[in-house]
This record gives sequence, C-alpha cells and structure tokens, in this order.
Amino acid sequence: MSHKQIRMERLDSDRARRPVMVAVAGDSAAGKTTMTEGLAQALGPERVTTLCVDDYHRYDRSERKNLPFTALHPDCNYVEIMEQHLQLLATGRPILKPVYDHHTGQLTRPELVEPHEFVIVEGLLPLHTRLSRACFDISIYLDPPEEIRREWKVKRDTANRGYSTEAVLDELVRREPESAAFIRPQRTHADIVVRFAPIAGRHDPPGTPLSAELMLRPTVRHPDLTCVLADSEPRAIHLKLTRDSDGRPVDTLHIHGYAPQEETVVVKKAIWECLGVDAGEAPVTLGSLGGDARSEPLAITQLLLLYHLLDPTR
Ligand SMILES: Nc1ncnc2c1ncn2[C@@H]1O[C@H](COP(=O)(O)OP(=O)(O)OP(=O)(O)O)[C@@H](O)[C@H]1O
Ligand SMILES: O=C(CO)[C@H](O)[C@H](O)COP(=O)(O)O
Repeated sequence: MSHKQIRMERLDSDRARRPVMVAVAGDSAAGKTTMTEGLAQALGPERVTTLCVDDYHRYDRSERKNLPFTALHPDCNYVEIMEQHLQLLATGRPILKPVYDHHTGQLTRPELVEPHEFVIVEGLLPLHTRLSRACFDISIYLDPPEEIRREWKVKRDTANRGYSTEAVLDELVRREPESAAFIRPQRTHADIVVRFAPIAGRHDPPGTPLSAELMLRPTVRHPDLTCVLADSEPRAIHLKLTRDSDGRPVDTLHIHGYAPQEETVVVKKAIWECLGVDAGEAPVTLGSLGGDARSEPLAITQLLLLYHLLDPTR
C-alpha cells in the first residue's frame, strides 16, 4: 500500500476503531522511553498500546558483532515488516510482533499486540520511510546534544544492559556514521523537535532539571499559547520565532529548568484549557525521571503531547 493509500484508508476507516498513532523517534538513549512511559501512565494503561521498534532488529546481539553495520542501519532491521505492522495498527488491527530482549540481547517469542485508543511507537527508525510516517497522527523527535546523550547512554547501558563504559563509548563511535545517515534525518519529518539541554552560560545549582526547547512545526495545529507567553517581561517559559533547518520561520517554546511553579502552572493550564471543558483535570503524574526525580520541562512537553493525542478537532 502506498503512503497515500494508507492515509486514505485511515481517514476512511471507522474513527472509533482507528487509534491515534504517535511516533517518538530519536537516537539511542535520547529519552524516548522516559517520554513514552509518562504519557502512557497519564492516559492509563488500558487506553494505550506502547511499542518499541527495537523489536524489529533482524539480528541478535551476538550476530550483530560480526556484521559490517550496527543496530541503527535499516538493513539491520525488518523495516518492511515494521511498516506493515504500523499500517495494521493504524487501521485498528492486531499484529504478531517480534520481541527483542535488551537484557539478554536475544530475539524471543513473538507477542500479540492489539491497538488500544492510543498507540505510542518509540524507537530508532519509526520515521525512516514515507510509508511509516503516513501511519502517524503526530510525531516527535528527541534531539539532546550529543554529550548529554552520551552521558545518558553510558549510565543506562552500564546499569541495565550489561555493557562496560568503554564498550558503550566504542559503540557510539562505531555508530556515528549511521546516526548521521539514518537517525538524524528523521528530525526533519517530526511535528515537534525536543531538545533537553542546559542553558549555555548559566550555572544552575546541581539538581536543576535540564531546560527544554520545543520546535513546534506548523505541520499540526498546536494549542494557542500566545496569550500567556507573548509577554514583554523576560520569563522562564517563553515562545520565540526561530528558523528551522531549512530556513523557514517556526515557533520554539523554551522552558527553562529553573522555571518557578507559578509560571509552569499557568502554562500547563493554558495548554489543558485548549482541550475544552470535557478534558477534566490535567494529569499530575507527568515529568517523572524515575524514582523521586522530576522535570517540569519534561512535564510540560508531555502535556503538550497529550493535548495532541486528545485533541478532539484532529
Ligand atoms: N528529560 C530527561 N532529563 C534527564 N534525564 C533523562 C531525560 N530523558 C531521559 N533521561 C535519561 O536518559 C536515559 C535514557 O533514556 P531512555 O531510556 O528514555 O532513552 P531511549 O531513547 O528510550 O533509549 P533506547 O532507544 O536506547 O532504548 C534514562 O535512563 C534517563 O536517566
Ligand atoms: O540503540 C539501541 C536502542 O535501544 C540499542 O543499542 C539497540 O537496540 C541494540 O540493543 P543492545 O544494545 O541491547 O544490543
């Protein structure tokens, strides 16, 4: 099926049966699972199907050691099967999905996945092909600076995936050409590009969450934030007109890590109110970084995504 056909079929299929499809794309350890888990928790597990497209790896960890490419390469993944499965889910049908176990590095027994009301697809290559992109209602690309991502990857892979620090750093060097060729180009195709990073030149106290910069492309209708953000006073949360990589103007929302609660509350309220009176209260669990650690920039980013998931006018 072509990308146009899948778009037509989705528009045609019964809205009650067709899930809202979200892509969370980005390089390894860019924060996709962290973003996805917060969304799924806020919506409630019974309403959400989450899917990690690492499960479409074609080779297990030991087989990959002898190959001339890494897990980031499309040839190292069943991209066509991923596309077929995304089309099925996007039109409300179940799939028998392969499973890749990150703890052991092995491919295990496939599992039945049924699409609920919302399907969140995270991974390395969900926006790689035109057909896969046609399956999503909304897409986000996580784009932390490389030094932050390296730190996150070393910490996560040594703690949870059995790697030594040296092995993770070597692998990152080996992956760099494939990151540049296949992962980073997906940034162009996302509706929202998010960068969690410290603000240059500021020396915030240890424990201050990273700030977030959200590029809000006009490919989807974002909530109207101008009423709270087009303020002449400098604020820790503000909207700026910036340039996209192709030179086009685009709104960018800046949320500083030190943003005081009085300000974050106003912005969250503004986003949530755009959903209308039926939305109820905004969820309070957003922004979790595991354990007790929280990030308000992450919470606002997740709330904005929730707005797009729940937007009744889509
Ligand atoms: N917004 C954030 N602020 C601070 N730390 C973060 C943030 N997002 C993610 N992290 C840290 O980065 C690590 C990697 O994040 P996560 O597992 O969500 O990445 P991922 O993109 O799903 O990785 P992979 O694709 O390799 O499975 C986490 O263990 C977490 O500690
Ligand atoms: O880039 C990654 C996304 O999580 C992983 O490194 C990739 O999936 C391969 O898995 P592993 O490192 O467990 O062999």
